[in-house]
Amino acid sequence: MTSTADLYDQHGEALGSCDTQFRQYGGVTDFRGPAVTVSCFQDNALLKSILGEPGEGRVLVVDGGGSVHTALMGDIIAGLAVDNGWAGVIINGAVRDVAALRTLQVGIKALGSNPRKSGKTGAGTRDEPLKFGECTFTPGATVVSDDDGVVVLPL
Ligand SMILES: O=C([O-])CC(=O)C(=O)O
Repeated sequence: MTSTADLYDQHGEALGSCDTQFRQYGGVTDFRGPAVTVSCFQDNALLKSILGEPGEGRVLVVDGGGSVHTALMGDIIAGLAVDNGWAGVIINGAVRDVAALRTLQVGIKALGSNPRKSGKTGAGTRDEPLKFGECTFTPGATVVSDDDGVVVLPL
């Protein structure tokens, strides 16, 4: 896979590069795919239902508002991502079950971890552009993630 740094050198500022400092939690550190977006604050029912759909190599980008008060994904939901063929999940929020996440063959980035679970009401919105870390994640745009960061290719 072409690295995010090489992509930056190819595209310059036409490339979106996310300033948010994510940690790697998944068993796959380099991943890419078209973005699917969801915004949900301390509630993960919507995110769980999306990861229950066929992933087809896509990357789910989750804007949890930067909250690390509750975990938006643990090993069960991440297991859905693996089983359904998602390339990765990028969470502007927290995860839990960190030791188990490392064993899963999927990319997972998040801000941090918290054992506290999220609400299950289904609150949130999907398939809308997200903006965090001074980067816009447009649904369908290709997201590339590695140890250096997360970038979004120009559409
Ligand atoms: O139930 C939850 O909120 C998430 C979770 O722990 C899991 O995915 O395993």
